[in-house]
Amino acid sequence: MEISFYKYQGTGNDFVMIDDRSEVFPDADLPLVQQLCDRKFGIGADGLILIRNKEGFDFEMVYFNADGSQSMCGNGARCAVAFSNFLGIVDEQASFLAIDGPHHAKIKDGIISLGMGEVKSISNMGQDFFVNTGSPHHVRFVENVDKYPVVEIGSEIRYSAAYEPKGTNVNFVTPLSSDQIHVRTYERGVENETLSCGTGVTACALVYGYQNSLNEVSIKTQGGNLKVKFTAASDGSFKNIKLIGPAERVFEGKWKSIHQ
Ligand SMILES: N[C@@H](CCC[C@H](N)C(=O)O)C(=O)O
Repeated sequence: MEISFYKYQGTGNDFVMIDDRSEVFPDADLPLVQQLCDRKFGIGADGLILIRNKEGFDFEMVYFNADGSQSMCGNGARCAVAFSNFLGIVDEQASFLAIDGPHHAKIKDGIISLGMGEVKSISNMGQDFFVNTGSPHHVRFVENVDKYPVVEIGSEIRYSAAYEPKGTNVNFVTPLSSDQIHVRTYERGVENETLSCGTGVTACALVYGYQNSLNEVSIKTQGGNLKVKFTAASDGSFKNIKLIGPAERVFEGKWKSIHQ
């Protein structure tokens, strides 16, 4: 089998992107997804995204983590919107379906503003927090995230009894100014730190924004800068959430295994 693909990155969170409108990609073949995402034996990526047709929407985004598991991916969705624009499926606005429901996005000057699903609440987890932004996120504030053992502590929390059986993504946050935070994330399904996590920074921005009565938070990640805007309701829920930042096409290629 020969697979045409594009490689995209959104603040360093990178994806193998496949135009699968003809639905020929074997989406039940998880070893194939794992192989394509493998950084030593494949193309290499944090995740793989299929763009498919969907009635009532411009497209459907089918997202896989590098290990083949599925969830909502904020940076991947921003890349999927940029890819759909490149393919000529959408112009400056996009409506698409993802695993967590419908989304709307706008593109301007290479910046994707992605509408996220509503968030019902922020839960306390001892001194930390839990927020579901389409994917599950544990949020911990730390003094100096630059020096924090993200992988070691992140994997402990990810596999802790509180999050069995599905686990969680884990974010570590240090405030940089009144409206800016620095976030590093351990991602479930990649089982490592990624350079950025869109649903993760959204979760952190909601917690920080709620604590400080903000409706806009800037986020520094290891792979670049993002912004999250939102409206907090009096019942503790959040609406009109937008994840805003760049998404870039890096290269394209054809993959054909030389092994049987
Ligand atoms: N990188 C993503 C999150 C991908 C899903 C996550 N690893 C999970 O399994 O929940 C993002 O940008 O949101």
